[in-house]
Amino acid sequence: SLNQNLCDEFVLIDINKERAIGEAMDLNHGLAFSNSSMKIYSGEYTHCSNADIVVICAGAPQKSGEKRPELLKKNTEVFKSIVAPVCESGFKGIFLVATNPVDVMTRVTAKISGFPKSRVFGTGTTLDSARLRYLLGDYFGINPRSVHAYVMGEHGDTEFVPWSQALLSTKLVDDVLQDNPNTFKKRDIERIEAEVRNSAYKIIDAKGATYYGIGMAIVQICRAILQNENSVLTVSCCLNGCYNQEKIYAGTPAIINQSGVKSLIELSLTDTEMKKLQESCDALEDYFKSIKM
Ligand SMILES: NC(=O)C1=CN([C@@H]2O[C@H](COP(=O)(O)OP(=O)(O)OC[C@H]3O[C@@H](n4cnc5c(N)ncnc54)[C@H](O)[C@@H]3O)[C@@H](O)[C@H]2O)C=CC1
Ligand SMILES: CC(=O)C(=O)O
Repeated sequence: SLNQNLCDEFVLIDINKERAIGEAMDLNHGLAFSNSSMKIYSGEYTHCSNADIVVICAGAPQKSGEKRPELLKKNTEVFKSIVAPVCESGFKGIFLVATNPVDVMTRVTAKISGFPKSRVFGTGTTLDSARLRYLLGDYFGINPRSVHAYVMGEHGDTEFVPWSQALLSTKLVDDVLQDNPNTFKKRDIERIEAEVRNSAYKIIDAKGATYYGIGMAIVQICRAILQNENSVLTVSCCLNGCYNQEKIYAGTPAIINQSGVKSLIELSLTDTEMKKLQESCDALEDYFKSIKM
């Protein structure tokens, strides 16, 4: 955020006030090296009153080997203590959720806040789609920015890649495989999909937590909002009738601008991909039903 001069005011709020003060100090010390004149400080929920965006990334992180849904009960309690005071501050902006399990925590935020669906969404599979584009770019020798491919569904174990929609430039990945059978193999593509799904586990095993990818994903989403970009990102938002789903929040390509989720781009999924999405949505519904609110 600081390096990319994203906003003019950045308030850090944490139950651990010392940590928020320390983080704000540390960030401020980088200002002289940036092209930013951001005001950065630690604060209270009352500071959210005129904010454009509240990013919630507070709560328990995964431990090595832990699955995201195992955080659900703890983080629902954390969210009860955050979303209500933010709303009481008079906040009328957009909630962006990163805390895991992100799809369910986003639905929890929508429920507690009562905000319109367009103004509550999560990072969803934005990070997974970036991981996919990086790995496909590396495999095919193409800049990730020219790889157009998404991860959809839960940000977690039931996520999937709709390969029928994956493109290198404007050529389908499936056609690239078919045209170059000696160079590129379907089994490598399947390995890449599994690698994306398991990336967080690997990074957490190696260094305890993931920081940079998610940080850049959040900045990208916030920029799409603040600069009214109409960018398409696979955020977690209410599917709202798309793909025969009503109340589920899951990663799906959506157009993001200053109003939040402007609309969803409903892809023409194959029957197999629709089945995978259904399975992911069923798992998310079960997680949501398992919590007491
Ligand atoms: N959606 C995604 O792609 C990603 C999600 N995450 C998730 O983000 C969350 C945070 O992860 P980390 O930053 O690594 O954890 P962390 O432990 O470094 O930071 C969490 C912070 O939340 C604060 N906190 C806890 N309870 C609170 C409360 N009731 N009110 C206010 N603040 C509270 C803690 O004091 C701590 O400073 C986890 O749920 C993690 O799984 C992390 C990386 C990627
Ligand atoms: C921690 C997490 O959810 C991720 O890096 O994907």
